[in-house]
Amino acid sequence: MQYITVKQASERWGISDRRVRVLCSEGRIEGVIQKGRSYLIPMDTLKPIDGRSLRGKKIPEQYAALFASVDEMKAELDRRRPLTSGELKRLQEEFLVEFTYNSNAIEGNTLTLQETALVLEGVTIDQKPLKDHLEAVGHRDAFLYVVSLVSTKVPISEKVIREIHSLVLINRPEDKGVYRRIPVKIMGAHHEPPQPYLVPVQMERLLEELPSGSRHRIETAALFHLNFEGVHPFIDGNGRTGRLLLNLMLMQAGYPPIDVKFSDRRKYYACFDSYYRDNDASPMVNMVGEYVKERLSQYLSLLQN
Ligand SMILES: Nc1ncnc2c1ncn2[C@@H]1O[C@H](COP(=O)(O)OP(=O)(O)OP(=O)(O)O)[C@@H](O)[C@H]1O
Repeated sequence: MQYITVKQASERWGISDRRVRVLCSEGRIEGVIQKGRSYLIPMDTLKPIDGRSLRGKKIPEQYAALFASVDEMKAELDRRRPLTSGELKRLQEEFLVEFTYNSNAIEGNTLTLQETALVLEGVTIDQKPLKDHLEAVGHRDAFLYVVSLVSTKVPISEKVIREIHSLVLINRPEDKGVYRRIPVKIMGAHHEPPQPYLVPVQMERLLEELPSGSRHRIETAALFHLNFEGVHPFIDGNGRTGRLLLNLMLMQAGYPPIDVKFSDRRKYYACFDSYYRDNDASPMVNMVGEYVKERLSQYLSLLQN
């Protein structure tokens, strides 16, 4: 087993030396070796999830109001008449076009919302790269695959993650479904993803740590998204695959999928910086929770009568 020092862990996780030492002394990091006053930490350890917000309040209290209102809306929706299969299909198609447009636009795809809708109907857009067309189709197929995983109750696993990625990166036969073999940087990000040889073990740990315990499922999904993007397991397509996995987890918990808007991308990136620089997951948890609320209220307004 290879080990890193407290200083190396603090740099890797973006938290203070002092905080790493406290986590070690509280037994919050598995496999730590204590040598006198210093600690050695297993190299493949993921950043421990912090139970505090920046203001020192317990996270469950901090999110209580948000989660209570999300769950109240969901219960109200469950009491209303079920949507017909035609209504559901229509809503899913609309969502799919918007989600594909926004998720791909965040990653530099140049298709507009209307062009995305046309491409998904099989139309070719003059002057737009073939790559942009393939990305739209790949993202659609990946989302439909995610929907099928939910209906057949297939749990999330590394195999499922690689399969989703294979559909997202349909136009990159050599890279699809394969963990990266070179280091990567995230443009403009504070956080540096781990070296490639650490990716398999970190992915394994990420999934082992997935069972949420007493955590609300929305918080679990948001934390998974932060950590998945932190590992950045693939050479490309991490953003799109990560947002599909976020939706897989939300839908598995009975919530509607969400669509991180292209226009919200700066706020979305800032959520990662809060987590990796300030050790504060709350902006991402709140963002995901607010998006879920927005979708639930859309459904509720459709079922007014
Ligand atoms: N500061 C950050 N720390 C960690 N992850 C981040 C940070 N900022 C953004 N991200 C995540 O990384 C994604 C973009 O990373 P990158 O540009 O490497 O994408 P990619 O692997 O090429 O994936 P895609 O092709 O889907 O964008 C964002 O969409 C977001 O999910």
